[in-house]
Amino acid sequence: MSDVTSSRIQAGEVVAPTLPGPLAQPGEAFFETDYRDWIALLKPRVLTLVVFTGLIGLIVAPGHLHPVLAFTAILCITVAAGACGAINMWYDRDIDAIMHRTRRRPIPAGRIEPGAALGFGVTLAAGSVILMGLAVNIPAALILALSVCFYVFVYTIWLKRRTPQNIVIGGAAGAFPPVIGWAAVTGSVDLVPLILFGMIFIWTPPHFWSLALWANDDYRRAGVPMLPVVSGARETRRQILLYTTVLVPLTLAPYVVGFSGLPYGITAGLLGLVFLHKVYRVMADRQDATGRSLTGDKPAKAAFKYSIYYLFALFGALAIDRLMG
Ligand code: HEM
Ligand SMILES: CC(C)=CCC/C(C)=C/CC/C(C)=C/COP(=O)(O)OP(=O)(O)O
Repeated sequence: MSDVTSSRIQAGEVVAPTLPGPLAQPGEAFFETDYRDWIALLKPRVLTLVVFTGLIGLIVAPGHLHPVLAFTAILCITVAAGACGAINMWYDRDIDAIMHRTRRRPIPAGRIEPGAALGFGVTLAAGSVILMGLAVNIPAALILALSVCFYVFVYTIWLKRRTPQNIVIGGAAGAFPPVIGWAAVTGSVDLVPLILFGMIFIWTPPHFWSLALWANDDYRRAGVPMLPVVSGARETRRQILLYTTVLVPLTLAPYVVGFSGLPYGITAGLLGLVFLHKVYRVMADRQDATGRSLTGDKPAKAAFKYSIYYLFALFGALAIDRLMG
């Protein structure tokens, strides 16, 4: 990527995209869009877990919601979270063009015009909040709007390029879905959805930093102050261990407060022990004097992958426990 692009990267600065996109070939039609590009803007793979946790919040909430309204609520969470992805890709198009992991995305690759992506994201976000408010209830719509604002303004625009605590604070956006699912059924929020929020909130740093340990060069090149870039690999490993150590007892809280039965408690404990073991292996990874992995960050890659299965399994176990109990 050209120096021109990288020298423009400053906290919160939005710049015009480099035209044509890095992957556009000479003579190739620019903005040759396909429906898959619009889907890619929604970050569909990440959405799976966001939507799953929202669905579990809805399933475990006390009360009944008509299936059509339940479907509408999940649809609104899905579309709003996807819209956040599109707005994030619009704002981050300069750094996405620099990072290997993201440079093939539709905007930096020149397949979608930035303004169109922004319009798409804003329309979907507003539409899903309005639909949630009209069809389901106002509290669920307000929390949905709050999570969109958190992801777009707090995480993407304010914190991502300013502080290594970006994902700790901004990551709260991704912790809202079970609260929204719960509120869709009950019209309110109480202790249990707050515990579920806390679980995802504390899970996010080990999830992301175990990836950032090996995606480090991308972030450094793009000037994004992720923890391994700013504080090094050793400190990042320490923070991963710290958050995971807090997370595992927290996941027992649904059992401790009497919301779930022992099967969930045991499952959460076992899943947590495996997570701690994976994180221990990240700590014990062979390193050079600077803390850089000598094994190609194999343990960190394994911990990242496990973090995703872990959250699926944890929320799945909670729902099964409630439905069987
Ligand atoms: C600010 C907080 C977070 C950051 C910075 C973050 C970042 C990332 C990154 C960079 C990836 C790599 C793959 C990709 O580019 O798609 C990823 C994967 C993933 N994340 Fe996160 N994440 C965060 C929070 C969450 C939350 C809250 C969830 C859901 C509850 C989640 C679910 C996933 C899933 C399911 C994947 C795997 C996607 C795949 O299979 O490619 N993430 N995350
Ligand atoms: C409305 C609602 C329920 C919102 C949910 C928000 C949401 C999708 C949270 C997940 C967080 C996430 C994928 C961050 C990616 O960071 P990044 O965007 O910096 O990643 P990148 O480097 O891949 O662009």
